[in-house]
Amino acid sequence: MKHFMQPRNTILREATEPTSSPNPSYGKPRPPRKPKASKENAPPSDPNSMASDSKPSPAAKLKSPLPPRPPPSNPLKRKLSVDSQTENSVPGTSDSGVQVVVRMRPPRTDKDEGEMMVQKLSSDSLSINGQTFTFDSVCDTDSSQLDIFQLVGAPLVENCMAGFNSSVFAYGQTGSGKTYTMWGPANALLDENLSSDQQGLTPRVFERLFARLNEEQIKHADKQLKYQCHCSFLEIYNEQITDLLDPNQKTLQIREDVKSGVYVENLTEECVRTIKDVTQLLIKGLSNRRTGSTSINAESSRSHTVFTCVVESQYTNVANGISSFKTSRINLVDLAGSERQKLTGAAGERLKEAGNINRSLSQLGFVLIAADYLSAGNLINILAEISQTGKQRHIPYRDSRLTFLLQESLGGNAKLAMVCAISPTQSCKSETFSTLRFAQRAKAIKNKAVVNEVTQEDVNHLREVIRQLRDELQRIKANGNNPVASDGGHSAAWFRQSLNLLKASLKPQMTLPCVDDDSDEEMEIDEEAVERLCVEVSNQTVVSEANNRAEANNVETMKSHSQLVAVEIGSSDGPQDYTSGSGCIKEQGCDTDVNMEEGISEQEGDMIVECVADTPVIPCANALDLHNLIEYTSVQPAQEENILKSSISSLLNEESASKRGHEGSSCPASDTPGGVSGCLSVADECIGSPNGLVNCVSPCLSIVPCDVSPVLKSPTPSVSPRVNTSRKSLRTSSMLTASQKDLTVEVH
Ligand SMILES: Nc1ncnc2c1ncn2[C@@H]1O[C@H](COP(=O)(O)OP(=O)(O)OP(=O)(O)O)[C@@H](O)[C@H]1O
Repeated sequence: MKHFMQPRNTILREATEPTSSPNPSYGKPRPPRKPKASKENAPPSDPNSMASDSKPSPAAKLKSPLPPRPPPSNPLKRKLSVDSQTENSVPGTSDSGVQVVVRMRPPRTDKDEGEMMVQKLSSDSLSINGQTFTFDSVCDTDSSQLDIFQLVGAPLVENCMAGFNSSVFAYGQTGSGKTYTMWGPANALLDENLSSDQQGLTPRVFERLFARLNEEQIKHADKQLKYQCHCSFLEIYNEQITDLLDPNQKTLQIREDVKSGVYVENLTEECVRTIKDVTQLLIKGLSNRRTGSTSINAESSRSHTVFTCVVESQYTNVANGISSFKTSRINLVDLAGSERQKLTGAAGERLKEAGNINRSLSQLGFVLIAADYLSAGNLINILAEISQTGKQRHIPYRDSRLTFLLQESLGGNAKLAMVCAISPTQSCKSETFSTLRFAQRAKAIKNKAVVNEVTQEDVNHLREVIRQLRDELQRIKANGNNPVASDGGHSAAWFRQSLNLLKASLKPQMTLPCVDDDSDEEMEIDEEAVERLCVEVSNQTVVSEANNRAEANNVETMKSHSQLVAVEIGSSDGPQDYTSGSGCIKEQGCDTDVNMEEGISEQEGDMIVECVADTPVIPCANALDLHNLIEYTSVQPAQEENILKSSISSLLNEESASKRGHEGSSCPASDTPGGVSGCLSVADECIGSPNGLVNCVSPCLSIVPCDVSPVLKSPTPSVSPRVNTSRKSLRTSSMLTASQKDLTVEVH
C-alpha cells in the first residue's frame, strides 16, 4: 500500500461542512436532565453535548466521512471569517463534553447478589444509598458487550472516519470489569471465537472500523480513498513505560517537541489491515501485561494499558484534482484499578504498585479539575496571578506519565468517552462512590476536537496569507515603520487576525480562546506582568532560535524552516524538558527526556479523585503556551504592534535565511500524494542524498514561500514511497502522525 504523509497541522474545515461528527447523536441536543437529587450529583455547569443515545442512525452510516469541499470564492476572506466566528460555530471542530457511561458488573456470588446496593433508575441514572446520579448512560448488570459497543464504540468509529481523535478510558475499582469491557476475555480474541458475544470493545471497534473503511472505499471509488492504520500498545507500570509489543523495551521515554507533539520514543507500531491483525496484537500485548492478584481480582491489571491506532486516509476529488488528508487517533485505555490499601491489606510490591496507581489516577482526577477550571475561562487570571506573584504552579498534565501522554484526550483535541465500571455490592460502596464522583468530574471536561484534515487548497491559502503579511510589512517599512493604516494599508487588527489564522493552522489543537480581533475589550491582566512575560518569552525564543540553528545546521535544514513559524508563534523547536511542577519556561532546543519523577509527592495511595484544586492550575506553561497566552491577551496598542512587527519580521527573516539555506539543495517535487500536498514546500521537507534517496525529515507544514508552488509543479512520476509495516516511535499528539517520521521516498 502506498504510504502517504500528512502535514502535522490541521486546518479548520469549511463553513459548508457540518460542525458535528457524522454521528448525529453527538450533535443532538441533550435531553433535559433529571432534577438534581442530591449534592453528590451536581450536574455539570455546561450540559454535555454528547447525547446518551449514541447509536448511529442509518443516515449516519450512509454519510461519507470524507465529504468534498467546494472551492471558496475568496479563500483569505473565507478563512478570516471562519476564524472570527465563535468557537462553537467553527466548522470541523466540536466542543464536546466527555461521554460518561457507567457500567455495573454482575454479582460474583449469590452472597453478592443479596448485597446489591446500586439500582439503575433509567437509561441514564442510578441510585445508591438514596442518592441519584445521572450520566450519559447507565448500563446495569445485564448489559452486554454489544450494548457498550453501541454506546461508545460505534460513535468512536464514526468520529474516527470524520477525522476526529477519539479516546475511550475505562476507569474503576479493581475487579469492576474494566479489562473485560475494553478487551473482553482472552479467549474471545481467538480466531475461532471472534463472533463471541463476550468480545470486548476494542476488537468490535476495529471490526467496525475496517468494515466502514472498506465500505467508503467502494462507495467513493471515484475519490480514490486510501487509508492505513498503525497500532501500538504500551503499559505504564510504576511510572515506567513498557512496549507491550516488544516487552524488552521497558523504560521508554516520553518526548515532546513542537513538530511532533508528545510521543513515546521507540515504541513499536504495527501496520494493521484486518481484524485478525488487531486481535493478534491484542493477544500479544495483553499477555505481556503486568498482572497480579488483589483481594478482589485474582488477575488484576496492575498497570495502565494504552492501545493506540492512527488512521491516515487520503482521498482525491477527481473533479478538481484536490487531495485531502485526514488523520485520526484512537486511544483505548484500560486504567489500572483503584483500590484502598487500607481495605485490601496490600503490602510489599502490591503496596508500591497501588501507591503508583492511585497517584496517577489522582493526577487524572486533578487534570479533570484543571480542565474544568480552564473551560470556565479563568486562564488569563491564572496567568496574571503567576506573573504577579512569581509563584510556581503545578502543571498537572506532566505530573504523571499517564496524563502527560494522554493530555490531548483530556481537554484537548479529542472526543473522549469514559466507561466507569462499578461493583454494585455493599462491600464496594465507598469505591463505588469514588468512581461515581470521578465520573461526575469527567463530565465537566470540555474537549475541543478538530477534524484533522488538510488540503492542497488550505496550503495555497496559507501561502497567500503569508504573501500578504510580507507585502504589508514592506509597506510598513516603507512607511517609516508606522503600522497605522493611514495610507490604506492593513490595520494592526488585520495583522493580528492573519497571525491568528496562521497560528490556528499551525496549532489547531490549542484550546485557548481566541480574542476578538476587533474588540477593545480590556482583559483582566496586569500590563506590567504581560510585559515581563513578553521579555521572558522573547529571551527564550532568542535562545531557542540560536540553539536550534546550531543544532539544525546541515542535516535538518527543513527543521529550521518549520521552526520559523514555531518561533514566530513564540515556541521553540526541538524536544523540551519538562520537569514536574516548575510551571516555568524550560530550557529549549535540547533533546531531553520528559522527567516527571521530581516533584511528584509521595502519596501513599489512599483513594483518588478527592483532590480538590484549591490553587489555580495552568496545564501548559511552556514558551509556546505562554507566548500564545500573551498574544491572546489584550495589551496596549504599542505593545501589540511591537509584538506583531517582531513576529512578522522574524518570520520574514527566517524565510530569507531558509531560502538561502536551500539554495542548491536538490529536492524533486514528489508525486506521492502526501509529498505534494502534505507540505507547503516539498523542497523544504526533503533532503537529497547521494544514493538517490530522498528522506522526508519532519514532514511538517512549513511556511516557506516558494516562487513556484510545489503543488502546482508537474509531479515527478518516478517517486514512490516505501513503508515498513512495523516501526518505532509513536506520536500521541495530532500534530504529526507516526508514519511521517519514517517516510522514505525513493527516486528512481
Ligand atoms: N460485565 C461482566 N460480565 C461478566 N464478567 C465480568 C463482567 N465484568 C467483569 N467480569 C469478570 O470479573 C473479573 C474481573 O474483571 P476485570 O478483570 O475486567 O476487572 P478490572 O476492573 O479490569 O480489574 P483490575 O483493575 O483489577 O484489573 C473477570 O473475571 C471478568 O471476566
